[in-house]
Amino acid sequence: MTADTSRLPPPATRWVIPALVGYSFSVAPALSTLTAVLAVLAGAAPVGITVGIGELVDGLTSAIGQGLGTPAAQECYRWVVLIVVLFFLTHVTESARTALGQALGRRVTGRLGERVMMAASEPATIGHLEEPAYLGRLGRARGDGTIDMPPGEAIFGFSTKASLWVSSIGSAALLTRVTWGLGLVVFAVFVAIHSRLVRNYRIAVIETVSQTTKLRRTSYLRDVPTTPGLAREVRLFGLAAFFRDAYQSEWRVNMTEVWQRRREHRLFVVVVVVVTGVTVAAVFYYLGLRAATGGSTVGDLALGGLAVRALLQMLRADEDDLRIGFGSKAAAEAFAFPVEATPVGPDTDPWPAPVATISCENLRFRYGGAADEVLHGIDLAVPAGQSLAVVGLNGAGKTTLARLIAGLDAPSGGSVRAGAIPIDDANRRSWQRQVVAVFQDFGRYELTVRDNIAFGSLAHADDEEGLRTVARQAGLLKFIEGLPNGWDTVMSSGFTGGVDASGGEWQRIAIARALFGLRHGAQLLIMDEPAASLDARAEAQLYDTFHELTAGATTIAISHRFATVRKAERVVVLDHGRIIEDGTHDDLITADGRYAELFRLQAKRFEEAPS
Ligand SMILES: Nc1ncnc2c1ncn2[C@@H]1O[C@H](COP(=O)(O)OP(=O)(O)OP(=O)(O)O)[C@@H](O)[C@H]1O
Repeated sequence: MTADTSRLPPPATRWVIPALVGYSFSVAPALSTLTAVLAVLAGAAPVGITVGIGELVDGLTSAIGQGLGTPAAQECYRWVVLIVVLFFLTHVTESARTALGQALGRRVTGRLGERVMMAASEPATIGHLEEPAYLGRLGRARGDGTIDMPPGEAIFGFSTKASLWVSSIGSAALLTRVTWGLGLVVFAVFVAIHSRLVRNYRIAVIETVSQTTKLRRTSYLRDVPTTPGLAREVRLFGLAAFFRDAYQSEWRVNMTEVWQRRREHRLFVVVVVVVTGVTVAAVFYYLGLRAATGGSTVGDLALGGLAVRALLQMLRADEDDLRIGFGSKAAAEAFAFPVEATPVGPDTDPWPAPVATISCENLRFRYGGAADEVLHGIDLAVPAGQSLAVVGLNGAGKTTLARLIAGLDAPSGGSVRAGAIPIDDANRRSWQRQVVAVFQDFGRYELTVRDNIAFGSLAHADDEEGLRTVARQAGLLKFIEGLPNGWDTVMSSGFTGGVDASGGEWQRIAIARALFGLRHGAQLLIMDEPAASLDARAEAQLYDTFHELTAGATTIAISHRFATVRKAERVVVLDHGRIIEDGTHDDLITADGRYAELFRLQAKRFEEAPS
């Protein structure tokens, strides 16, 4: 729903780095402090080396005149020792800073990832997870894209650049000591070039590449031929070339602007090289002239040269700028997700009373962004314990109705009531705990089979007897007992010791999960084509024992199979979002309307089928 997305404020793109630094200190104070100290040390040590070399050169000039063993020579030894120590310190601090900066980045990424995950799973409705805009922002917050840069990369890149700035400012200060005017001018020119260079570089690479919505589609096209499930059809229908071409042409369209920016950037780099070359030549000429005319010492000349060399490091846009650019974009998106979202567990407030009737009153619904309503004023009352079948042609709105009754979407108009209580945002979660469902696209969790079934009522996951009972009822017990690790087998061959289940086995798992929920107090069972993947015998068994299995619970089954539909106590026919028939199977056959027509059509097909 649009309302869900609009709950997300736009990303605050200004001051992201200070916000990220603040966040790092709040989630990992010790690691952040240590990284900051090391960044400063790693930047300051090279400045110390420059000072040392300048002093050493001057010292040597005097020592050469005075000879070995003189105080001037000893002074030189001291400078040599200092320089060597600082070389080691530079190396050690830089290595440590890199390791800790990366660890800090991972910590920040992890914590922000949790925040985003919690926020995205916090709304009790699910419409936001079907919106391209919301999904795009979710992807950007995680750093998905051609260049995979999650938020923590920015903090690592920033620690590297912070070192660079410490050494640049230190070097500029040294140059200022030799000749203050020149030092300031060179520093100012380099800062200006640096910021322009980085800006250009980021625009060239980042602004245009981080268009996640477009990229999601491009990546989708690229991944289809290797996606399990789709790969089969790609081979059978010979679609590989189609997807390659579609991927290439979309990629080209998306990248045209990027390539244009990159050309401009290259041109700018040429200008930078020329301006830098002229500036550096002018500096050396000036320093050389001063040394030659006695205005400064040879040591000053060496010191100035080394300082300029250090400052030249600024004139580079590199992967750390990418890290800062992409990472801070991801961070800005991640910060937009609410911080107070908490994970929702199974223990919400219980529904206040047993529900005598579940009813829809003038229920209307429109999917976010869609022009037309899918449901146009449904009125329906389902008494507790009734088994209701909902039938209708494809797209009639059956699944949508089930989603609304389960409280997964908020109606656009009218209401769903459980007993006398309308389901709304205040009690939605509590109602959801009363509902178990086997949707068409039920969850296939790549976890143990035990988890897969216990998810029906997580609070009772230790009910071994219950797990066995529902597994038996769903016809799964033998299958589970034959698994390599029994109940603890992971349901995916992608994990060591894991196995893949067939479509029908997965469906039985989903049914067992729902039965486990019913066993532990759920009041409503929704089944959307629950037998679609079951073989004929399993389907017959399921429906023959249905009443026994669902023992007193209200059930709503959506099905196109009339052999099963006729077993329901009551049938409603949905057509273009409206209920057009409502009654028992016999009533509707007698009425000779749409239901009777569809029923006869299906029965005829079976009669005509060769035996
Ligand atoms: N997430 C969605 N976003 C936008 N439109 C949707 C979404 N899901 C379904 N629709 C549209 O709503 C209409 C009703 O879909 P629904 O899935 O409720 O029909 P159905 O009766 O269950 O169909 P089927 O028998 O094919 O499962 C369809 O026109 C469908 O295109």
